[in-house]
Amino acid sequence: MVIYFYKVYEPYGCFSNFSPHGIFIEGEYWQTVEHYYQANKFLGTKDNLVIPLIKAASTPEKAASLGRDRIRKVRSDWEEVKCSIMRQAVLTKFLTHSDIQETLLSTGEQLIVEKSPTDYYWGCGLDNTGQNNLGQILMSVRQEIRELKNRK
Ligand SMILES: Nc1nc(O)c(N)c(N[C@@H]2O[C@H](COP(=O)(O)O)[C@@H](O)[C@H]2O)n1
Repeated sequence: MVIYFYKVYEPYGCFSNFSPHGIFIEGEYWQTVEHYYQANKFLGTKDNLVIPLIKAASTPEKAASLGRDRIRKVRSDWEEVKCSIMRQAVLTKFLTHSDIQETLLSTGEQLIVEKSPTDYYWGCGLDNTGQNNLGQILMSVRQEIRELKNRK
């Protein structure tokens, strides 16, 4: 069976980066993975004044909208680093919140797919041909947490 997720209010909504699960990374608190991910686009750039605005955004949708506004220029290495930044945030989220960690582990070996109709990089896109990088990260985080728990 394949596990599809997308919106927070749908089944497996806790797999979405928009789910309300805060994370601490390097001593800083972020309301959602999406807030953290979007803010990272502007680290070290002349547009870094948007970072506190993204951090304080009242919803992940507002954080995403600020981060996606092409009026600002993202960091030059963004394409190279975005996957590892996302993975670190997703791993932290599932290590922090035991209830959703259980949900992730309960999916066993099933394929996890972000069923975004528009995103062919993080999701599978409208026609299922997308790269599903967020699903890949969730499955690799699932494996890492399993290994961590087996070591204890
Ligand atoms: N829940 C939800 N709503 C949307 O409108 C989305 N596009 C997504 N997908 C997430 O968007 C992030 C990628 O943002 P960029 O396009 O790189 O700015 C990533 O977190 C996807 O999982 N989710």
